[in-house]
Amino acid sequence: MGTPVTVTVTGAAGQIGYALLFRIASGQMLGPDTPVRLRLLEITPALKAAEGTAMELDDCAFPLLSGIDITDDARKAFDGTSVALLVGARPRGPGMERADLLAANGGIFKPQGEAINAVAADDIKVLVVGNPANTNALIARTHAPDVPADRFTAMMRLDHNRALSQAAQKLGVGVADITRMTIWGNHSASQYPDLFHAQFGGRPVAEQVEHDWLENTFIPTVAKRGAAIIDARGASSAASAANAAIDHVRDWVAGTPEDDWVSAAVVSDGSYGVPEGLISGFPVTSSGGSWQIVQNLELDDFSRGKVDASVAELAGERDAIKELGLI
Ligand SMILES: NC(=O)c1ccc[n+]([C@@H]2O[C@H](COP(=O)([O-])OP(=O)(O)OC[C@H]3O[C@@H](n4cnc5c(N)ncnc54)[C@H](O)[C@@H]3O)[C@@H](O)[C@H]2O)c1
Ligand SMILES: O=C(O)C[C@H](O)C(=O)O
Repeated sequence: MGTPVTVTVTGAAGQIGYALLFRIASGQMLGPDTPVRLRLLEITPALKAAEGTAMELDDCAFPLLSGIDITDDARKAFDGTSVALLVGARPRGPGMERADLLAANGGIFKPQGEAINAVAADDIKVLVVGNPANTNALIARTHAPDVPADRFTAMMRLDHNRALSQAAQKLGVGVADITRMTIWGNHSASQYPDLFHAQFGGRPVAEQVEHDWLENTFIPTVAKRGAAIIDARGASSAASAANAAIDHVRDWVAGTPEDDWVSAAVVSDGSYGVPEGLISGFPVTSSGGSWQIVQNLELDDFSRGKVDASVAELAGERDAIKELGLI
């Protein structure tokens, strides 16, 4: 067994936290040979609930779990941390405008970025799950200038997994038979799940389904799945979101398979015309603990229009947080 890796989960007493922590502690994220030390960050009124979750983690007697700390202080939570899962965020309340939501989240992600900058381990990897995930990641990243930009990511993997399932069900094949799926842009209803580069049997999925289904059923089903889950469950996706977070970090650390890629929101280097610095969904591979954007994919007019629309939304969110003085 190696030395324990410190993993910080914010919003640990929430519903995604509850679905996530047990899987991290059991080794499903960092592998069966890596002990973990968990740090749970919560707001003060939720500390008691976080303690309850920690009691249950103890009661699982996970051999890989070397300790749990609970705190409402970001500096303590990120001290020496190597993996930070930023789940806790301010949900949109009744009558709340977009600017109010961004401002409320700025109040969370700015100090967390500063704390990561000040006290996290040199190999820190950050995944932002809390919505609006891409823009929250941009806020945190801006306030962590000493951390390499490529360590800040936001989650597109739930959308990616949703797209795999919808495409596999349409073709009547297993999800593992679909490769090279991409979710471009923002984790929002404007996202673009791309079947032109996704493959089944060595051919683009788009060639194997009707265009009408792709445009009018597949894309809206994937893009609005979060809202459909909220409508059905009365609460936003939790276990599937936690599962996607595990997939994202596992692939980041362990690498992606040969000849395949996944979707993650990473800091744009200008690839595919996405303005530099925006944290956008891209096709990515991982090796040696870092993501690379897959290059040289052709985007036809249909795909180009969809990518541009979602990226324009991200640019609008960036402009809004700039106006609020958050970046
Ligand atoms: N990116 C994705 O694919 C995706 C998918 C599902 C949900 N989400 C988002 O994830 C977030 C969490 O969802 P949930 O269902 O677990 O919500 P939840 O309300 O059950 O839990 C959120 C937790 O965050 C805590 N929190 C709030 N502010 C905090 C702060 N400053 N520091 C630490 N903790 C804080 C709250 O006390 C709460 O316990 C939401 O923003 C949700 O929209 C994202
Ligand atoms: O919390 C939400 O608004 C939805 C969530 O981002 C999801 O995709 O399930």
